[in-house]
Amino acid sequence: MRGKRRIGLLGGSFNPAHGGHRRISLFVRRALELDEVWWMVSPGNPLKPQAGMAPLAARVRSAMVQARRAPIRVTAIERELGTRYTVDTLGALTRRYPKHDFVWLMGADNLAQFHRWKAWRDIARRMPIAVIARPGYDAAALASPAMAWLRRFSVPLSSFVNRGEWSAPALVTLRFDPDERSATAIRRGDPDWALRFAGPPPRDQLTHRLIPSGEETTAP
Ligand SMILES: Nc1ncnc2c1ncn2[C@@H]1O[C@H](COP(=O)(O)OP(=O)(O)OP(=O)(O)O)[C@@H](O)[C@H]1O
Ligand SMILES: O=C(O)c1ccc[n+]([C@@H]2O[C@H](COP(=O)([O-])O)[C@@H](O)[C@H]2O)c1
Repeated sequence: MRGKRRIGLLGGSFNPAHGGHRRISLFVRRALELDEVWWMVSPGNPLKPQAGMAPLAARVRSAMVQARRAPIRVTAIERELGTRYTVDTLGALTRRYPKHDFVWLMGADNLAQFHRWKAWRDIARRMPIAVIARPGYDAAALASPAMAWLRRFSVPLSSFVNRGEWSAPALVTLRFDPDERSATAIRRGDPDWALRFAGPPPRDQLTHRLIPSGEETTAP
């Protein structure tokens, strides 16, 4: 019997959240038999410019709309933890939630540049990683420096799901109906999208605290 709750962590800018995030999260939840997926809305991706990044509160609100009536929790917990780098966030999260098992989720575009993240091998040692195929990025992900190291830890989906205990490093590759949607395309067609998500500060679904509605895109 499984003792711990199994949580998929999808970190992202969510600038804005879109149907692709929802679709891959529901798919991954079913495929990996997760209890929940947490969308961790980043105060500021260390590798992305601040220009063009909407305020954190608007991005969180867009995520709450996309996550409606789904086993997806939206959180900006990195703001509270004061972390920007994923390796630091995951350390703090696993300490705070010792009764949860986490798997880090990311699209193939992020695997393609994973070797540029701070202490990326330590991220892989901390929790299993599931990579979701993404149109236009799969070849780059396969050929990436991170994949050259990670591929030895590849685990077939069925044995990953059937393991009583998760261990790391472990890499699961998930392939299903490719989803073309991206926040870049949405911003191109609707540069003022964030105006529709103005309003009172939203409540963080993990910490139950209010997320300030001001500019929250501070660099690390
Ligand atoms: N259509 C998709 N297919 C697979 N993975 C996706 C898809 N959209 C987003 N993701 C993944 O979800 C996570 C958060 O994505 P993010 O918020 O950056 O959205 P995005 O559409 O990639 O944004 P942008 O176009 O601004 O880079 C990332 O790991 C990303 O790879
Ligand atoms: O820790 C790092 O060095 C690092 C570098 C780039 C991206 N990340 C994280 O990767 C996640 C996906 O970011 P994004 O902007 O591609 O949606 C998000 O949680 C970021 O904080 C983390």
